[in-house]
Amino acid sequence: MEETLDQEKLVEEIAKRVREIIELLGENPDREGLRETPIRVAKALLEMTSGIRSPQPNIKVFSLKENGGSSEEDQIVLVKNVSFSSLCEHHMLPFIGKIHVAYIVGQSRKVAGFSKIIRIVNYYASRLQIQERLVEQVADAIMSSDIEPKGVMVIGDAIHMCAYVRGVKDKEATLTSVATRGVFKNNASLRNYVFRLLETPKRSTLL
Ligand SMILES: Nc1nc2c(ncn2[C@@H]2O[C@H](COP(=O)(O)OP(=O)(O)OP(=O)(O)O)[C@@H](O)[C@H]2O)c(=O)[nH]1
Ligand SMILES: [Zn+2]
Repeated sequence: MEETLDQEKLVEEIAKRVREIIELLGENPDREGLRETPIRVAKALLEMTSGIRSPQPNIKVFSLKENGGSSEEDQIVLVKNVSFSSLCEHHMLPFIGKIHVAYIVGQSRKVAGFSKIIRIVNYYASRLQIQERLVEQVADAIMSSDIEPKGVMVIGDAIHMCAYVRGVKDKEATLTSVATRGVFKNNASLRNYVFRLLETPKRSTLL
């Protein structure tokens, strides 16, 4: 209950400032179309930055050792095409794209629940961010999780609205960022293998 009240107060305080911004822009915040806008903007900002105010989601793991699945061979797990949207910390405008997460199963033979990787991406995206830090934070979260992987590689591809709708207004440029941890660091052929896997069929062709 207390949390709900705090959230309501937060929405109210932010909305008050948004109303001032609307006025400073030369608009009338009391006209019908804008009357509810400060509240909507406040809620949207809180939603898009929820990761700042919440704990990191738990990465639930499963063991491959059960039912004879204890082969010592390393397995690569690649979670592909995780859509994300974040807010660039320079302009507070969205950057949106895909993140791909690869990891090598470690000695303890544990893998993450598929959805948990998606939750981790969304968690670190839901804040004021830069893309390079986002992929690093996702890589660190996986590397230090109960998966205990031998290595992690996180690739981000995104369009930045701050360069798309303002400033340079480039509609084609994208930013790719790659973070590597563990065995990926000094193994170019492993990294290249992941890049080749990224060319395998898209989800739309799997259904
Ligand atoms: N590397 C990186 N740069 C980003 C990201 N998001 C925004 N930027 C850049 O951050 C920079 C901020 O530069 P400033 O010169 O301080 O801001 P600005 O005057 O608004 O810059 P322009 O966008 O060039 O008009 C810009 O070059 C943006 O394109 C990101 O995730 N990663
Ligand atoms: Zn920006």
